[in-house]
Amino acid sequence: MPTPSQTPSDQAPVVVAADLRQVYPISRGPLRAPAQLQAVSGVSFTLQAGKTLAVVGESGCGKSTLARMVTLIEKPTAGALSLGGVDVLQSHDKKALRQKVQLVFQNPYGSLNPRKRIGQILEAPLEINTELGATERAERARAMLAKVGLRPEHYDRYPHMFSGGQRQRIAIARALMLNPLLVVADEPVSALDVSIQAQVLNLLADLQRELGLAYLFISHDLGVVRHIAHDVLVMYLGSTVEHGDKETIFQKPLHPYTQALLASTPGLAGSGVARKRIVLSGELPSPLNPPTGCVFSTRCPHAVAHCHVERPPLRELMGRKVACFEAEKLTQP
Ligand SMILES: Nc1ncnc2c1ncn2[C@@H]1O[C@H](COP(=O)(O)OP(=O)(O)OP(=O)(O)O)[C@@H](O)[C@H]1O
Repeated sequence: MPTPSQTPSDQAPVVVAADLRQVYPISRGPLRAPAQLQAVSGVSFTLQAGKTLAVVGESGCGKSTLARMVTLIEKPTAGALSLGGVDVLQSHDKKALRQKVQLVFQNPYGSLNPRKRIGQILEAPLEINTELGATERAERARAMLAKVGLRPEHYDRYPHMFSGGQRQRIAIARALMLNPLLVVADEPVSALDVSIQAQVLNLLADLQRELGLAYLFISHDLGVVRHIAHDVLVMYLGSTVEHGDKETIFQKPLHPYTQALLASTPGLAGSGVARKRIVLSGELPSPLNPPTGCVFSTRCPHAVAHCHVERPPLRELMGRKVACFEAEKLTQP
């Protein structure tokens, strides 16, 4: 947690991900070698304490795979990852590292054991990972209930007695029981009513301020991202196409895919985004057979000949990183 004299940006990043890749072998029958599915093809970012990086993109672009690598559920095929200054791939104490990063899932109905009382659910991580006695575990669970806006009597209740928003509060409380540095939230509000979404997002923001948490926030909903993110990383077919400060990207998206995503999100009209509607033709290509050249070239309304041949590097332009040969031209009126 940052001390009063330390701002989060003075500290070492909580996460440093460098060129992370995940390739899945896909069986093609007994006589053929497996095909290689490139789920994540070289994603890099850093994330500071107290900050939120939102990873956005349509279904199948590799967001959840990235989340599984960062939460140590899956080992990357290649690349480097450090958490709290520790090189994850070299570390021999994976158990200690796993405590530093916690996951909050999309579905608060499925992620809580229906047969356990809330107190037991919150205390389980302490029981497994610490030497604390029963009294202290219960004290910490009750304190955490209060922190996430639930009442002391909720300690003895079962998950089915709560609404969706309350269950997500419980899931967040459980994620925080071991004082993580990083919370990876995979679509944490998309199963909730819109009116409840704002309450849970506000809770996450309050907890971040209070505890100095870093969030990796996976979402396909740019309306939600606008409320919670500091930085945004836009993924398409396993690759980063644009990455930088949220305001910079929302005010003036440079990549045609980011422009299309923002233009198709209702309610962002006031954010300065050009409201010209960009309709993307065609489907997301298969990661088993990605396009040559730019990953977005098969659906890009601005693609020129060399976009189909060469992969554009992710480069600095106008205060963010963007992977598009034509980005300068697209910024001109
Ligand atoms: N274990 C796996 N084995 C094989 N392919 C996988 C595996 N996990 C994911 N994939 C494939 O990797 C690609 C990226 O999937 P991923 O779930 O990371 O995308 P996503 O952006 O999170 O999508 P969604 O929002 O639908 O979860 C997809 O083509 C998916 O089918």
